[in-house]
Amino acid sequence: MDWTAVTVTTTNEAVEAVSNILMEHGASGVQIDDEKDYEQLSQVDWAQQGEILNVDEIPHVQSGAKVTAYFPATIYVPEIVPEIKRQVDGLTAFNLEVAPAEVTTNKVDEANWATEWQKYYHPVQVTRFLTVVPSWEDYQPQNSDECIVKLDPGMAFGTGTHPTTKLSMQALELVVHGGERLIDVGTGSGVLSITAKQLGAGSIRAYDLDQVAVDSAKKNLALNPVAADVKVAANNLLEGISGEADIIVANILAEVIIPLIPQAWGLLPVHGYFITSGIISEKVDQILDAQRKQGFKIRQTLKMGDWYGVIAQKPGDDE
Ligand SMILES: C[S@@+](CC[C@H](N)C(=O)[O-])C[C@H]1O[C@@H](n2cnc3c(N)ncnc32)[C@H](O)[C@@H]1O
Repeated sequence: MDWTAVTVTTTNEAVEAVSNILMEHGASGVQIDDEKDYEQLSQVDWAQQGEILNVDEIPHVQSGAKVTAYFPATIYVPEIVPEIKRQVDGLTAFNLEVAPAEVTTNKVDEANWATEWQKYYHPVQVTRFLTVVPSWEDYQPQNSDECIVKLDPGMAFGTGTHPTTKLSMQALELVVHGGERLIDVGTGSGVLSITAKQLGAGSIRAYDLDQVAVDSAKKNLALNPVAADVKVAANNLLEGISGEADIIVANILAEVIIPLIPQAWGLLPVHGYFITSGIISEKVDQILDAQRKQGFKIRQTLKMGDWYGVIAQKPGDDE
């Protein structure tokens, strides 16, 4: 999968707000190069430490800070860049100095993305019970109830840092009680399948349109012995898939959820759950309407920033 890096050159004080804007547009990670990180440099003899570094040659030391976000190919970056720029400029209304507020984009080749990302990706506690841990980190659970989802996200979406993944994990925590047959549509890194297994789900089938994601999911499932029996394959949504599932989870863009709704309905038994995430606020009503029209009952909507997750259920005859 191709990645695009979007870099906002701004001031130190605006770093957090700019990071939020980028994450709310679907970035799967944010890298911050802040002038303040380099303040101590002049006091250290870096040549002696085996490093040759000229502080004056680090561009963002003069410019304040650069916030870089990585967007997967599923997000059409040229469309969101003007909106990012508008929102960054709008931060001045909150008395934040943002200038120069330049927004630039760059294609990232796969190898560089993977190594760059490792520097910035650390354990993410998503809920009290679920923590996503990079495969290269030595992390000890903080209590006996904490489940670990080990991931080497590689090129696939699903690091546990994105609101849409977090919402899906929270929704799974609400509906998985043990033994359910589950389908994970758009599995990406496999994060939701591993989560569901940690929560006690039974058999799981995971699908993704992108072969890179399928390969990445397989690697991650192998890192988590609890998920060793999850079946992963390349597939377009649920086309050609048969066999009931008690829970179907899909963290995919709203446009892609629409054709999935009748497919999910067809595979769920009465009382089966359909969890959808990846829904930006402007699209949530459209998704809720389409699900209701299909016959689903909306049991819960979850929200994080501008993103929504929906827990829908196929009702019994008595409803
Ligand atoms: C937002 S990512 C979600 C990844 C992971 N499940 C998570 O929650 O973090 C969406 C995934 O859906 C996949 N996808 C997009 N369109 C698809 C389709 N029509 N059929 C199957 N997978 C699709 C993408 O390749 C991507 O891996």
